[in-house]
Amino acid sequence: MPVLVIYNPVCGDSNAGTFFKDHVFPLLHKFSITIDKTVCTESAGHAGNTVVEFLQTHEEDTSIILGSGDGTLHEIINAISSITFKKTGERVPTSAIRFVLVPCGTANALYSSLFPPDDDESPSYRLKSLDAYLVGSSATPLTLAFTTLSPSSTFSPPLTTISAVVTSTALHASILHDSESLRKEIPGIDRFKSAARKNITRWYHSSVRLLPTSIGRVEIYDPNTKSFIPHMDSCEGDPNVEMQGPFVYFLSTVNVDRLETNFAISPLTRSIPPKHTSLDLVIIRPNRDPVYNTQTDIQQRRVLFANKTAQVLSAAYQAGNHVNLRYGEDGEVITGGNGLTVVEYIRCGGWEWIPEDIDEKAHLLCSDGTIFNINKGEKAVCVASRPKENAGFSVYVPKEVLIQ
Ligand SMILES: Nc1ncnc2c1ncn2[C@@H]1O[C@H](COP(=O)(O)OP(=O)(O)OP(=O)(O)O)[C@@H](O)[C@H]1O
Repeated sequence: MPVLVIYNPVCGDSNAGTFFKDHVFPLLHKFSITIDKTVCTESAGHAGNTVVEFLQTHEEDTSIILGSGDGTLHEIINAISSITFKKTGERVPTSAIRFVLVPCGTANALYSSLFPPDDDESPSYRLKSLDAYLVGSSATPLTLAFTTLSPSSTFSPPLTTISAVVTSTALHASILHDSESLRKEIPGIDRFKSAARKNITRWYHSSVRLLPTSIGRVEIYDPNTKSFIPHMDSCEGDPNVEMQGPFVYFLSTVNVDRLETNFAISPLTRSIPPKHTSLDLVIIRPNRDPVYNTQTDIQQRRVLFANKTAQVLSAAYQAGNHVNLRYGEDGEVITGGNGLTVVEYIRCGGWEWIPEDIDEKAHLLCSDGTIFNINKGEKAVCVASRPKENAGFSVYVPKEVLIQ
């Protein structure tokens, strides 16, 4: 099987080159792995172009040893999916593309979800996917989320972006949008916290439609039974669920239970693994708060609600405990009781986000850290998809980590 090595020298704290020289290449040499091509990326887009060129000439199952964060992986998946393969004339690769992930980025959401960290900062923690590849382990397939943005005119085709980790709007998309400009100033994950503080009082106005999974239902997490149950608005004949805003948080994930080492925003992906092609969706809507209607001053309402959003996000850092938070009688955020859950934790086949024209920020969409703008009067439609057997993208993991 051909082997391609790619690393991004500027991702994370810019140490991918040194890490490959000190740890990755010596291991490949020790196991007598023949490398067909090595590329140290020189700019955004370079990794995607490299892989496309490589596959056009090889067109067989390929292993890519990738030293980067989630953004470069996203770039490669999208580059491959945007071409037509010369030999087969197909838009999707008919062969398998298997990644060895070497986490070198800022957040490394996919890697830290597949290999939950145990405070192990040693090089061996970062070599787990490579070890799996070297001992001939299998690769776990990636579910992908395809988001289509309606075209800006009838003459242009719709734009599709593919996420292997996260697709979001609302607060998370605003954070990613603003944090990019802080990358130089704050290279680590603190730039996300800084951008969160700037955006936390904002509400986003949009209509939402949740789409069923392949079993024909939208499901919601019930903390009483600690299981997913059919959403009360999703029935046989009419499985879609319509939702009105305002929204504070609207974020869906595939393949991951966390976006950073300790930020387990979709923890049920791990504790209750999905049985069908689906994505996990975390929603916060302030109108579920029992005191929502009691303050008349809208600005004051938003500031007060921001404290509750902050409590949810900080609970996500405590092993994903936000999924158990409820409102008390006076709107206080508590664990236990019978109040409405603060978070609506949904498992569904996809969603539609239809932002209100007047709300600029509700038009932002984040796909694995890349930011898109939804045109006025248009919508984003996100659908989960699983690869065909023996095709598509997968990641080498040891046997005990295999998702299926
Ligand atoms: N040599 C380069 N110079 C500038 N940008 C690059 C280069 N190589 C890749 N990139 C771009 O850098 C972006 C970020 O890379 P990546 O996601 O790998 O790291 P990160 O953002 O630090 O990590 P994470 O996504 O885990 O937070 C990607 O969108 C990629 O296109």
